[in-house]
Amino acid sequence: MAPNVEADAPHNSFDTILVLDFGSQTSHLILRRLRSLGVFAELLPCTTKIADLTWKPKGIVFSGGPSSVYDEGSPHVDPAVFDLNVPILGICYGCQEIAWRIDSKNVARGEAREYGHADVKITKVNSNVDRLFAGLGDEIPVFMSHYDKLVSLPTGFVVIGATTNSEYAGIAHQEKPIFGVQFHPELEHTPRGTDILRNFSVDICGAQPNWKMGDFAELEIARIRELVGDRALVLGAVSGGVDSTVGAALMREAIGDRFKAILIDTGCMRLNECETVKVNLGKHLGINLTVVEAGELFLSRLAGVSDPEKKRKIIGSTFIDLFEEEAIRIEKEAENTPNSGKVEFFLQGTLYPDVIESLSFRGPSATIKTHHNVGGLPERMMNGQGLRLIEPLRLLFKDEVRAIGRKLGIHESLVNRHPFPGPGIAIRILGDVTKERVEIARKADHIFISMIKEAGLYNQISQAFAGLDTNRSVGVFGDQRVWGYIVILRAVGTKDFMSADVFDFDNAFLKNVSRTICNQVEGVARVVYDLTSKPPGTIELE
Ligand SMILES: Nc1ncnc2c1ncn2[C@@H]1O[C@H](COP(=O)(O)OP(=O)(O)OP(=O)(O)O)[C@@H](O)[C@H]1O
Ligand SMILES: O=c1[nH]c(=O)c2[nH+]cn([C@@H]3O[C@H](COP(=O)(O)O)[C@@H](O)[C@H]3O)c2[nH]1
Ligand SMILES: NC(=O)CC[C@H](N)C(=O)O
Ligand SMILES: [Mg+2]
Repeated sequence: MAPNVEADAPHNSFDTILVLDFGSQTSHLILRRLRSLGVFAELLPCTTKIADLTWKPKGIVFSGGPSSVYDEGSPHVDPAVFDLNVPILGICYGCQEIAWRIDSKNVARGEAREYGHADVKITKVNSNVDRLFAGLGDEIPVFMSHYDKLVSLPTGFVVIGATTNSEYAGIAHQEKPIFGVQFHPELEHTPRGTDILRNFSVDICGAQPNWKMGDFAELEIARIRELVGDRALVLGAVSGGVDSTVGAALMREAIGDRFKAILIDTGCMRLNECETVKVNLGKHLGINLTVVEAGELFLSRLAGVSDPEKKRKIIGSTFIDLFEEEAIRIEKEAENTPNSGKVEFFLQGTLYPDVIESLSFRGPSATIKTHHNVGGLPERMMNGQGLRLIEPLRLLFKDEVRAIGRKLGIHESLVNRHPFPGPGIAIRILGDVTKERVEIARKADHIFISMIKEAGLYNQISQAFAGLDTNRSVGVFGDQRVWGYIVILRAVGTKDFMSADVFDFDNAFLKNVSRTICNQVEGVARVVYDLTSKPPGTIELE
């Protein structure tokens, strides 16, 4: 369990909206929109027992979800939420849940699926119920994603919006502040959606929109100080990626040199990665990063392994072995110094999407790939050595982490870096990993990324890299036959890395990259650009 000093939790300092999650793909967007308005929001599973809440939300949103309210076994809220006497907004499934609770006959399967654009005609009632759509005019474009619908108006409610397919696209209780919308205000394709969420959270719930990133960093630093106390040492796995860098900056600010940052050189890092990260963390953050040279170890354990899941497992467990050794080394080194103490905590860069994954109400989902995740790491370490996790970013999204990074004065070049997976180049080589292959992929990657930067495209792309297909292809170089590997270029745009679009380069640019790689990287006979979006592809090659 992540430590949580409840007394300092943000919901005690900021008015907070509780989002009860019914498993929609877009539940987290409700939080993002609210937070972008300055209203703090937290997400809990829809099955949360209200009696277990240690804090009182200013209002509650029921999210959408894939189930049908009338099906046996589908999720339902604890009826006690209605006794909290705070405003409630139901979205899609959430709206159907409100109607179904009043009478199960209120919801049924519609005649037509309704996915995509619809126009909601707003009905003015001239009472409090108009507050949800206040300022939006007579009609708004919205995004729908449903099959089930309200087939009758729940007792006590009035209609505040309708579409051709959904007569009850917006409903409101006549006396109590309970609202429901069939469409999704959290989606970009509902352009006035944020206004609706502001009307709900600020005007109807009365939440103060005073949540600020800066405050979060300060509160978090104070929380870490209190938690760690004045003796314990903290071990941190720091990759130089955004998450661990921001986490490290917070730790450093909180406890100074008692924070021990470790970077493992897996032998599968980007070109000059370890050196650059060490210099940057020292220069910009005053962090003395220890680089553990382990390339040989990783490569020897990976020898002959081409199965992607096996590669990930080997890499994950090698990380564990090395961190265990480091914890022991650090304690030994600190003996007889003013910083002597036990390594009691382990810093991890967990973000809110990871937390949501494990909290939210979802059916079992298929394992697409086992992210090497240092999350699995402390289990054994904790049992063996009593290490506890510290996850300062566990309530934040990536763009919020970047904002905090900027706030903490972390250099733009660190804050805006494309993510790089823990297993590194090893999962960008299709086939077994050898030193020679890593070298080739690394050089090609460096050329690609450098050219992207020179062309001013780096910040328009969410993630780019060059990987290697170890099948070989024939080429003709200066009248000589070559039989070389195939470099796969990949570049995608995405907000949350859950889905992604292929980046549209100019053809001339790609041809130039291809020519440069073929000319400069020995062993490559061909360069291709991957045109697969996610889904069906994943961002990494394995
Ligand atoms: N080579 C490494 N050495 C030490 N820790 C690592 C290494 N690679 C990954 N980690 C740890 O694994 C965590 C998860 O990696 P992940 O790539 O998701 O995050 P990140 O590297 O901090 O940020 P980014 O997503 O921008 O790459 C990191 O936060 C870091 O704690
Ligand atoms: O730290 C990590 N350990 C991993 O094992 C791992 N696998 C994928 N990724 C990163 O996650 C994002 C989504 O990647 P996929 O579409 O390939 O699943 C992309 O940003 C990937 O780089 C990883 N990060
Ligand atoms: N997006 C949703 O919440 C869908 C709710 C419900 N499953 C429907 O099809 O209407
Ligand atoms: Mg990384």
